[in-house]
Amino acid sequence: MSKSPVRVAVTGAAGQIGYALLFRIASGEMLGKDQPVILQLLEIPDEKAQNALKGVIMELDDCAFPLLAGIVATGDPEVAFKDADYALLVGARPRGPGMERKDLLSANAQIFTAQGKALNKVASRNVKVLVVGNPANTNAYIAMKSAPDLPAKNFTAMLRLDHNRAASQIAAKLGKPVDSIEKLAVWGNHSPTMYADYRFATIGGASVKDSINDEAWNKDTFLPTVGKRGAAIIAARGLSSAASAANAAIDHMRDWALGTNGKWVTMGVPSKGEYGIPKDVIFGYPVTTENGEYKIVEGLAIDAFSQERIDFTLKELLEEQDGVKHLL
Ligand SMILES: NC(=O)C1=CN([C@@H]2O[C@H](COP(=O)(O)OP(=O)(O)OC[C@H]3O[C@@H](n4cnc5c(N)ncnc54)[C@H](O)[C@@H]3O)[C@@H](O)[C@H]2O)C=CC1
Ligand SMILES: O=C([O-])CC(=O)C(=O)O
Repeated sequence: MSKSPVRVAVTGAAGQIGYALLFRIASGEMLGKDQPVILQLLEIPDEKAQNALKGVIMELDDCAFPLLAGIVATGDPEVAFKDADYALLVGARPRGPGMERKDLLSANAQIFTAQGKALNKVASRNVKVLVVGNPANTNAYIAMKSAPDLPAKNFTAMLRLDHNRAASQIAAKLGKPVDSIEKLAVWGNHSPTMYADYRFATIGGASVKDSINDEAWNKDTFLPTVGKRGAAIIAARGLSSAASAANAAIDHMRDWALGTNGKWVTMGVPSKGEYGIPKDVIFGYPVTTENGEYKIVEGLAIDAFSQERIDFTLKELLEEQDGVKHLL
């Protein structure tokens, strides 16, 4: 029997990431080739943005996607999030050259208070929320705190782009296929302080750490390359990453909805105290997923270097949280 459609809300739908994302959701790459979707698209209620959104919708129509069961376009979050099963919160200002993502907090934080409240009011009680807009972890924290009637575990932030970047660097270093990597983890904030950790990782079954066997490369090349990749793309393109960000959003939601079969992926999720991270901090953790639920991989040994990196990224997240406490 064919499945009934699910409602997928996407904010910032006429932006760069939106343009790289919507067509893939509508073609079934996110939720499966047998899952019809209704897209509920939010843009700011200004003529230019709404017009641009109309153009994107014309293109969606012109694809004649068999799985696209309906499209709603709106400037009102309560319309966009009505009964939403999935919500991808992309709409926010991107950074330009010379900025850090946390510099966007003052411009973007209020968006996530308003959208958290709207989700709280009208979304499905099981809505799965992914925050992409930067700074993603703290914006997810704001949305979660603004939606007290929804389970905290439904709010996640995107660290999958860091995870995919780390996997790609490791595969290139070792000259092996990227999909042969297992057990990679990225801890903490989606910022240059994130800690991409390959101590447990394997590639084609062999230990990545032993195969690389170069601590200086880890510290001086790998971590800075992954951490500063967003800035490198802005420097090269003049615009922040969009297709790779959309791809990571698809990966994050697909894995959350459909399961990873035991494979580790990275999600930014509210801590319940795992690895000493204070409750409710939205922290990048290695997780596995099954039946629509994620589970943090627990019991991993944390050595002195790793603890130092985890403490450093946590400190930044706590500072960001402190900077938005007046909004909550
Ligand atoms: N977490 C991650 O790994 C990544 C996050 N990002 C972030 O994603 C966000 C979006 O990036 P782009 O698509 O490149 O930006 P963009 O500027 O091309 O598009 C953003 C869109 O959001 C809309 N928007 C702004 N406020 C809104 C609101 N309150 N409600 C609905 N729509 C709203 C704008 O009108 C615009 O069309 C940025 O904050 C960027 O920094 C980008 C790459 C990776
Ligand atoms: O760097 C940026 O501002 C956009 C982003 O989050 C990324 O590419 O990781």
